[in-house]
Amino acid sequence: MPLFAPWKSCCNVETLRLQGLRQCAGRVDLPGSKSIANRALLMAALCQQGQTTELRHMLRSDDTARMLEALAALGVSMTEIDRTTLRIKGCQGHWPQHPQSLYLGNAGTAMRPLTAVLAATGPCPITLTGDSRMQERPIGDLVAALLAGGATVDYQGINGYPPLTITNCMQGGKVQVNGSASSQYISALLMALPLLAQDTTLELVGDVVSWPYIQLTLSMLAAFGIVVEQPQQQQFFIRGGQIYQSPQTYWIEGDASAASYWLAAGVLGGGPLRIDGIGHKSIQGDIQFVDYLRQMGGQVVLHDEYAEVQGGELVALDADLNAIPDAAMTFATLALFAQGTTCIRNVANWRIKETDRLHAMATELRKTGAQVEEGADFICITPPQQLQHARIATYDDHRMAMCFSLLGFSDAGVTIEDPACCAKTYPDYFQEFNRLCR
Ligand SMILES: O=C(O)C1=C[C@@H](OP(=O)(O)O)[C@@H](O)[C@H](O)C1
Ligand SMILES: C=C(OP(=O)(O)O)C(=O)O
Repeated sequence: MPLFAPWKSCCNVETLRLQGLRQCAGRVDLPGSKSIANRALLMAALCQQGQTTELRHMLRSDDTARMLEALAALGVSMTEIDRTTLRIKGCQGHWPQHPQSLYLGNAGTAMRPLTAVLAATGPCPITLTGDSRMQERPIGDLVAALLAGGATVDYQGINGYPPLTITNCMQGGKVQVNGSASSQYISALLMALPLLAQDTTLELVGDVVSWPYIQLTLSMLAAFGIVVEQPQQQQFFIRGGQIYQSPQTYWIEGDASAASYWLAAGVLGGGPLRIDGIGHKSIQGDIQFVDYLRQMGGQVVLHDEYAEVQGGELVALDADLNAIPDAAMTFATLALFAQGTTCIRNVANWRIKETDRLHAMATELRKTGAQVEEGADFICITPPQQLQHARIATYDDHRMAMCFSLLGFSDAGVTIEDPACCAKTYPDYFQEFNRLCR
């Protein structure tokens, strides 16, 4: 079926050596945002029966493929107009097919929202599972909220982790959710609760992480006609019986987390590099990367829908980057080119993402000769006098591969293992890198 035809993997090589790059200039068109794409796919599928949504600038990557496959298994009608334009027919949660299980790889933006939405709509029973890493990524706080709302959910392996089976739907009422491990649990509930017959008061407990992703969810829900009230900072009121309304066409803006690699490469390579797809108007929190990059000395001009980057002499950054956990990783490798010690703070949940990112980052950065302190929720990096060539393990983590590409701007260079893992969110990353940076 052409919809799920495999794309060319980013590079059919086991390792990639990058060294002595001096320039990164030209123009790059960002792929669609992973976070927006997977939300848009699900929301379009939930739209009123018979309504069609045309999603434009769709990201084609592993994570969106997992969402597309799940929706196809549920019987959602989808037409590929071209590689980045899809038409999705709404079925209002009355899924035409009843698969026994869904495989969601390592896509948090598929696993968490689908768990909540299917616990609201059925069909039951249904089992949601993922790859081996997904089975180590906690989902217990979300499931606890679903149970409190009246659902029946059973773990098939370890308590608190996928795979899980939903056997009875939730009703709503008063629900608490702990948001200190992942904001995706809250986003998932916000997408699911309007589908219930009953109204729900959703109370957030714990120190909620990654707030801008919740705002992103609220902004997209509004675009799809869903009303969410927020009487207090940590409380939402969601009226039941709402029906998603198609905006007819929905443009998926460029991926702001992916933009961080180009913004950083543009600074290291002196630019001028124009990055199309994000700007002032972005609804993604990771656009804040630009502010921190400027604090480090990077020269960036943000326009409405694109960014332009030149060089800059970099100084260290010390910041709480809880709001931008994905783009924050880029500062860990950029730190190797900055004067002083860079500290990235309040990122404990790096440990439960594609890999334990605090440990992986610390381990790989040390290979360059950097002095690295790994704390429970922070990492501090002091670059060495002279960077050493490093062979970097990437832990099946797309961001590890993309972050370490920046080491190509050092004389010592870098060898990146399994660069193809970038296909989780950016299959073309290294082709584009090769085109722009020399
Ligand atoms: O809602 C989202 O789209 C995301 C939220 C963040 O996760 P956490 O809330 O778990 O930090 C982020 O790291 C992830 O890549 C995407
Ligand atoms: C944490 C990430 O992914 P996920 O959506 O699977 O949580 C990420 O893309 O950095």
